[in-house]
Amino acid sequence: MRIAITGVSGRMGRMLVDTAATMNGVEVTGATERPGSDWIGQDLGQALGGAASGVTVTDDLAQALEQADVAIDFTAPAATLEHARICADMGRALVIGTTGFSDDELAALAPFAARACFVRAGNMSLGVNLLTRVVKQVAAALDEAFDIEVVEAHHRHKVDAPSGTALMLGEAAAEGRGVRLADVADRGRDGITGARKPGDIGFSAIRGGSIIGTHDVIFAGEGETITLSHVATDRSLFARGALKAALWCDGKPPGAYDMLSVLGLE
Ligand SMILES: NC(=O)C1=CN([C@@H]2O[C@H](COP(=O)(O)OP(=O)(O)OC[C@H]3O[C@@H](n4cnc5c(N)ncnc54)[C@H](OP(=O)(O)O)[C@@H]3O)[C@@H](O)[C@H]2O)C=CC1
Ligand SMILES: O=C(O)C1=N[C@H](C(=O)O)C[C@H](O)C1
Repeated sequence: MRIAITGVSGRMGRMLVDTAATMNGVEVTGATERPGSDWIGQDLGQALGGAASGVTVTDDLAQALEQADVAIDFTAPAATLEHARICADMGRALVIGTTGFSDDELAALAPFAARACFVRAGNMSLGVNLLTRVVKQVAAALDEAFDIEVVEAHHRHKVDAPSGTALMLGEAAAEGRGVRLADVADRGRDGITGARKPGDIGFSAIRGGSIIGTHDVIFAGEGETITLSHVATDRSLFARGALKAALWCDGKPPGAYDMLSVLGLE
């Protein structure tokens, strides 16, 4: 599978190049960066401090996709939307790891996914996707006597909160409870907040240092607490998931898919 990586100089972009080199059946044949980046026009391998790879970094995804079957995108919502339009126009699959979309941006993404295979997930790891199933089950088994709180921690560079993973876990808890997350989410407490509303699902975000990604879903009852946790210790985890999704897209009809489909966890 020939892969174009967008935002290739970023933390996940670099990790995707390194991880692809260790996996069978995938080859990085295209790479993009933001217009104006120092990386544009450079050989990808040399830009990464290694040997020449024969892949030139461009700011034009359409050009990168001429030699690729699928794009993998870990950039930022506005850039991802533009990449989605290009993939849809060219009939190329797209794996989206970007997080922090607004509701309007997600609505704008949907028509593009109707024209090619799109896989999107706020977390590409097996562990987190499996955890969403467990959270749904536990939330379904417990009533509102158990308060649900999602606590996440990430590195100091992360720009969005709650994390995409926290929102996936919150959605799973809401689904288990049979409610809409939008109706019960409590996404920021400060000052005299009043007592906690029964049934709310709370979110808290910690930012600091080089934390890769830690998520706890807390079910707090009277006299007992259940905590379900996931700790990421290596970004290659997300890259492996994204590359697996790219391989999975081969021959799939157009549509919006998630990692539960890719991992067979539905
Ligand atoms: N789903 C998952 O499993 C995971 C998701 N993520 C998400 O992925 C996203 C990226 O994370 P991370 O790699 O840490 O962030 P980085 O900021 O390190 O990387 C993003 C890269 O995208 C580049 N970029 C921005 N706009 C464009 C554009 N128009 N064309 C090409 N490249 C562009 C940025 O350039 P510049 O620096 O110049 O802006 C940067 O190099 C975030 O939303 C994060 O939450 C991260 C890890 C796992
Ligand atoms: O920005 C990150 O780093 C991460 N983002 C994703 C998220 O928002 O949940 C996945 C992972 O936690 C790392």
